Amino acid sequence: MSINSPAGEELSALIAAAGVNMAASGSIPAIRRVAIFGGTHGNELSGVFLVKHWLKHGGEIARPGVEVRPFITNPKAVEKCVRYIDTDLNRVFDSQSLSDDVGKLPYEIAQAQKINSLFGPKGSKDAYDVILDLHNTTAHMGATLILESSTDDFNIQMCKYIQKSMAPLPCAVLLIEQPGVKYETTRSIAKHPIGVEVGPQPQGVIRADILYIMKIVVQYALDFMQYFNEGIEFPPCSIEVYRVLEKIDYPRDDNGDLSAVIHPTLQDQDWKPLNPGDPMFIAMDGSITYYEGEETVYPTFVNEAAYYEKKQAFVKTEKVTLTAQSIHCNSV
Ligand SMILES: CC(=O)N[C@@H](CC(=O)O)C(=O)O
Ligand SMILES: [Zn+2]
Repeated sequence: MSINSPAGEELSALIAAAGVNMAASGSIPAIRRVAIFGGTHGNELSGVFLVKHWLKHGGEIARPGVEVRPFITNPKAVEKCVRYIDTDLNRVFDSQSLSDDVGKLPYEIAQAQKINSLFGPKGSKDAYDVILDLHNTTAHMGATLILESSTDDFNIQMCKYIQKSMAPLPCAVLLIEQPGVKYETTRSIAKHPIGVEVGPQPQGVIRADILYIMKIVVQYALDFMQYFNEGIEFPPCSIEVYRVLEKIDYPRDDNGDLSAVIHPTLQDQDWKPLNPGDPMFIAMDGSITYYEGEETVYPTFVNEAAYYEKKQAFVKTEKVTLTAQSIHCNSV
């Protein structure tokens, strides 16, 4: 060891010699390629508007040493201002759809394959480092970050940073890892996929307040990546997340038509406790469907317009804590 060696290096050599597992602190490659997706659903207009804006004003999202690429993922749906043309783009990034080559493919399957070749391939070392996929919801969720994995320290640290930066504005984190509820998203082709969901905003509408929240979430995310690339060490942290348990459908009649609607005491109460015995739905004759579970749960995506066809009135979540070890960039 040279006499000029910094104290830190000596210390780590000593710790390593003592057999302490230095790998407990995550050394992660620099973030070099980031995509910002808008228009995955063509009628969720904040992301469409922001991405179109950034395609013209790239300076606002430029970061040193990083390629930040804004991209409209479902241009035909954007043009028609609909969620999708043939099928929901945000459900078809499974290996089967991504490799399907028989006959004429539905528009979104062909589009998924194109996106996968530009920003993936999913699961490969060539995939983009981070994809931020911008969505709006008609539910009263405020700013929400959507995680697909409970063990991605980089993403957990990024969520922590965004939450701290947003305060006092709330920023919830939704974990959609649960088998059976998880779906194969557009962003899932990235090494670190993150959904940005902001509401309430009607489909086909842009609200300035919602637009502003989405814009600052993206900017804080980019700040985080820049600080990380500059070599800042993010200490171990924990975040509270809402983990999806199951989806709940509306009461329906024999034809499959709705026979009750979200109860007024549940409407707009995303992230608030739903306790055993609380009302969930109300029918035209005034009869109420109560929550009969045994545990308090935290509903979200309450009365999301796009989920009527998916037979989902809301999702039940539970609060859990995720932890991340300290992370730093290994290539500064
Ligand atoms: C309202 C909406 O589109 N939500 C998104 C959530 C997500 O991106 O995970 C979706 O269902 O694909
Ligand atoms: Zn969406």
